[in-house]
Amino acid sequence: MSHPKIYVAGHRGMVGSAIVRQLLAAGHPQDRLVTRTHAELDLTDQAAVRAFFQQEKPDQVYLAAARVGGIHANNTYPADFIWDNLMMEANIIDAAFRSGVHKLLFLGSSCIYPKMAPQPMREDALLTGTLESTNEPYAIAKIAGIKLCESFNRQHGVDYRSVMPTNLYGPGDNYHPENSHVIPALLRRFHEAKQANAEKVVIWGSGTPRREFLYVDDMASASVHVMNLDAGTYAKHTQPMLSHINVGFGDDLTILDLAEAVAKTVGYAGGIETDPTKPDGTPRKLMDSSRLQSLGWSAKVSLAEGLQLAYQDFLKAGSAVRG
Ligand SMILES: NC(=O)C1=CN([C@@H]2O[C@H](COP(=O)(O)OP(=O)(O)OC[C@H]3O[C@@H](n4cnc5c(N)ncnc54)[C@H](OP(=O)(O)O)[C@@H]3O)[C@@H](O)[C@H]2O)C=CC1
Ligand SMILES: C[C@H]1O[C@H](OP(=O)(O)OP(=O)(O)OC[C@H]2O[C@@H](n3cnc4c(=O)[nH]c(N)nc43)[C@H](O)[C@@H]2O)[C@@H](O)[C@@H](O)C1=O
Repeated sequence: MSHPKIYVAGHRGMVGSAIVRQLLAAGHPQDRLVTRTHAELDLTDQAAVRAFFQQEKPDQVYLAAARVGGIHANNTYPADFIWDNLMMEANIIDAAFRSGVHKLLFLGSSCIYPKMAPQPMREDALLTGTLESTNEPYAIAKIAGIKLCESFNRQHGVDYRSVMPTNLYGPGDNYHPENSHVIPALLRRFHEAKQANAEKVVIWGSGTPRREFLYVDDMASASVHVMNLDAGTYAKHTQPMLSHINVGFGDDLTILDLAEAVAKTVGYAGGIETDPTKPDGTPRKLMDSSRLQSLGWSAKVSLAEGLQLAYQDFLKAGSAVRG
């Protein structure tokens, strides 16, 4: 059987590049992969996206392109986070359907769930309460992405699936000092503190929120696993209007404990102080990933191992590190 022609949207991003690695490692031929950089194809441009899909006509799409950032970026650029992500997902899902794509995987986020959802958060907690304010625009866009997939499935009989990643980290992450997520931000900050022999490192917020972290290659393997499930199996474990699947690691820790773990990984021995003037965001967002586990997938890379791998990648990238 010939390999499907696969388009990975966002292939140079942390998750997109991990999905490409995963597909190639599984034997998918390079010439059956379609990619476009942001400069080559702005996914917020509907006409350009439609023309691309008509030209390439992929069989499958991994939708890993998005405007992505941590709590500060989400809180600072809400218009960019809602508009860019709504446009990208709407353009890709619409153009995929118009060009005959039957299978697509949309990547959402754990922040789609209510701020105070019962923990661990099950898929059916969606739309049962108010969202965390610091990333509500982004979360609304992600919820819309799930509903776009479900609506095209119901009306047109396509098979567009959604996975909800927890907080991710690993090779190819964004290390921007302000706009990044917590793990890349702290890897960089502790590294620079060690280099400067600094007495202390300040982390944002109270340090008391809890977060779950999944290594990006685990996320990529979960994405390929869900894409490759036969339609009957996928349908048996989801509902037409509750079709998304959580992808978590399975446990969480406080941001302060995370900071200690990052300091140990980097080899920084100075002090750690909190900055309560910075936002904590949601107090906890541990996901219930039992739906995915019943579909035969679970995470493999521990936080300790993942932090080592991420730090090695940061060191290897040197000045070429993103952000
Ligand atoms: N990182 C995390 O902790 C989490 C991520 N996710 C989701 O996983 C997916 C991948 O995230 P991640 O890999 O971390 O993000 P990255 O920022 O690493 O990658 C996003 C990719 O999308 C591309 N992109 C952004 N805007 C456009 C545009 N207008 N046109 C074309 N390409 C564009 C970027 O290209 P360029 O950089 O050149 O602009 C980049 O290659 C996203 O859907 C994200 O919401 C969900 C939960 C957690
Ligand atoms: C991934 C998912 O979830 C994201 O939300 P978040 O989990 O709150 O994102 P975060 O990683 O930026 O923060 C996690 C915690 O960590 C604390 N914290 C300490 N010190 C730093 C620090 O230096 N940088 C950052 N970013 N956070 C810090 C920070 O105060 C917060 O309490 C969405 O943005 C959205 O992207 C989304 O989809």
